[in-house]
Amino acid sequence: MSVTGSVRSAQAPLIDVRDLERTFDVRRRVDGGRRRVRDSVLAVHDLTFSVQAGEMVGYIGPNGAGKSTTIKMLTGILVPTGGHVSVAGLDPSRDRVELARRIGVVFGQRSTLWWDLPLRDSFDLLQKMYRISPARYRDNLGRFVELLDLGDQLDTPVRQLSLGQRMRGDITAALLHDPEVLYLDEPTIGLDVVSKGRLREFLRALNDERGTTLLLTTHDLQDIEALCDRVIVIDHGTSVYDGPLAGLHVEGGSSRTLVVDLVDEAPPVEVPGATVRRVEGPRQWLSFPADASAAPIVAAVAASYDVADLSIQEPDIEDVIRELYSRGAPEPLG
Ligand SMILES: Nc1ncnc2c1ncn2[C@@H]1O[C@H](COP(=O)(O)OP(=O)(O)OP(=O)(O)O)[C@@H](O)[C@H]1O
Repeated sequence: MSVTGSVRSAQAPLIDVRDLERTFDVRRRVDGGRRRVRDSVLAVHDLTFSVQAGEMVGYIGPNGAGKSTTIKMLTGILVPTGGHVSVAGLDPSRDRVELARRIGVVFGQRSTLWWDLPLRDSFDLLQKMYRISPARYRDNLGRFVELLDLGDQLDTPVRQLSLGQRMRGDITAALLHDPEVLYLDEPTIGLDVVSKGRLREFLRALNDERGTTLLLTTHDLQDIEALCDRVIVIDHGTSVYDGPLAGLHVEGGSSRTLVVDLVDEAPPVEVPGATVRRVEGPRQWLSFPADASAAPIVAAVAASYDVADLSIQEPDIEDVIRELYSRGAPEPLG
């Protein structure tokens, strides 16, 4: 049974996904293309997670992992073939129209704006579609246009906008009706460094000021590092990690590196808890687990050797995630 937002308890998650499943029936050619057989693709399965109001969560995974399929089920575009999903207390596929007033969606590679209309006309149409009150519309439009620096583009047809301007237009369009949740799919794809930075700043401010919940799908890990305290990693249709970004290092079995510059060349340093990986003249690279403290290792090195300098290299998050993907979840059955 769906419960309206107003009577949901304060602790109830805004997004609640339990044992979610979606299969697709496909036809496949076999026997060198002579015969076609029906097959079933398990795009999402055994997927469970919840998101509290105000969280900013990164939803990441390799190509074909099931990210878009999940987002489509969260917006009601796709009906699950199993399990449970609710957003703002609503069943997305059944209460799709009502849910549309509570969520905003931005697909980086597809615009929801009207191609031949000036931005302003697209926004005016959205005001009518969502029945946004004139005062709220004026306030929101003024605020987003200022923050996203779109003032000079309001009278330009969407097809003449640059990718970055169009993306800012799409984000404004998705936010005019004050959604509680914003789903962003690859929002910074193709943007230059400055535009990326500006967009990330805007999303942080939106979350700070309005408490908008953000579910962010991206292949750009800097988006995640800049915005999300929590990350859900999906692979082969199911979650393989759900936790803080920092915890990925532990999960991915990654290590940190202590770079030691000795005063003189020496045989490989021997200290408990660290292993020498490389020696070049007086410089040695020692690796130790990412979740261990560097302090005792630094102290042990300094106590036994003449040290000129010490520094610590953090593991590369992209390597860690690559490692997680390569381990992945068990292959789905069927
Ligand atoms: N309409 C469909 N019909 C058949 N198979 C589909 C359909 N949509 C998705 N799939 C399959 O479901 C799986 C998950 O696809 P999905 O698009 O959700 O992945 P994704 O993580 O969003 O990938 P990407 O990062 O490439 O966008 C893939 O194997 C895909 O081929």
